[in-house]
Amino acid sequence: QLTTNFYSSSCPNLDSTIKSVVQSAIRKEARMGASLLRLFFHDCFVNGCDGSLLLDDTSSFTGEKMAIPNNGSVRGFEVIDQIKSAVEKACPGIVSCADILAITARDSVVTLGGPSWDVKLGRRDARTASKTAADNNIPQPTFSLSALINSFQNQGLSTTDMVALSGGHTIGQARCTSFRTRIYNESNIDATFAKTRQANCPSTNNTGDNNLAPLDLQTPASFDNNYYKNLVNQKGLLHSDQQLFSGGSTNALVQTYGSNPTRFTSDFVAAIIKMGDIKPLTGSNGEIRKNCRRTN
Ligand code: HEM
Ligand SMILES: [Ca+2]
Ligand SMILES: [Ca+2]
Repeated sequence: QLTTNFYSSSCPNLDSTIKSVVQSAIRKEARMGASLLRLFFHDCFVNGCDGSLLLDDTSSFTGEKMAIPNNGSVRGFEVIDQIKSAVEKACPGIVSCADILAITARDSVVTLGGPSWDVKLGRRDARTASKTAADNNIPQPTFSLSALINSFQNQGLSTTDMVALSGGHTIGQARCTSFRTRIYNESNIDATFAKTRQANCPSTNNTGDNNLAPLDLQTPASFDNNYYKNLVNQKGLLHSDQQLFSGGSTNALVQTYGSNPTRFTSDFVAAIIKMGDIKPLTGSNGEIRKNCRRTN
């Protein structure tokens, strides 16, 4: 029920308004493109693409920003605020925060050199958020291949979608705490790569937890297929990344994406469109928030 032309008469300049804010944020800091893409994923996996992630804590619920995978990790909310005010100025009360996340994710990928696609629109915003649902539905870096497959299947996404969407880790950074166990204890890791990462991520818990490393060691600011080449070379940063190429059912697809960028691109686009279709609020459900951080 979502459509690509949903705002074409009600907010004709929506695309250019959002694109210019995204581009200037990425010009200031390339990593912001990665952070913005991740926001869309972390919204859609928790009760659908409904902007729930953007809500701050209230007296009636604890927001999703406090959930384990999000706390101290997700970022970019100030950019979303900036986009929302620009959009409200042009088309007050028309465009949902959930749709802003969807367009922002596409513009981030494009700005970092990745593929483009037509974003389906017409989502409305949730009136509530759930920390528990975020804890339970966002996959964790400790997950095995079967747990990753399950987590995506719970959202109606296939194993192929899971492998293609994981290509999002071709950009951005992770904290030491997310990959410490892997670089000190796992054997399916390139030894030189492990050493390099250990240099800025001490083995002691609570020491250097927030030190950052790129998810894709060669091109962390470029949306390419290099993530899969890393996996084939046992240079996945997260345990969950390397699970995709560790002798299991997804090995062949990782190899395909690593050698065939066009296949990666087309599968990624198909999968992110599918992800954007997860349980949208439409019609008279939900609302169009005036401020993405709170309900009206
Ligand atoms: C397959 C299961 C996934 C797991 C277990 C996972 C886990 C993680 C973890 C642990 C981090 C680092 C967080 C930190 O240390 O602060 C991260 C970062 C990131 N994730 Fe994922 N992720 C998954 C799928 C995805 C998907 C589907 C996308 C988007 C299509 C995505 C996009 C990103 C991006 C762009 C970053 C870097 C963000 C930044 O630099 O601010 N991830 N992910
Ligand atoms: Ca949500
Ligand atoms: Ca890359």
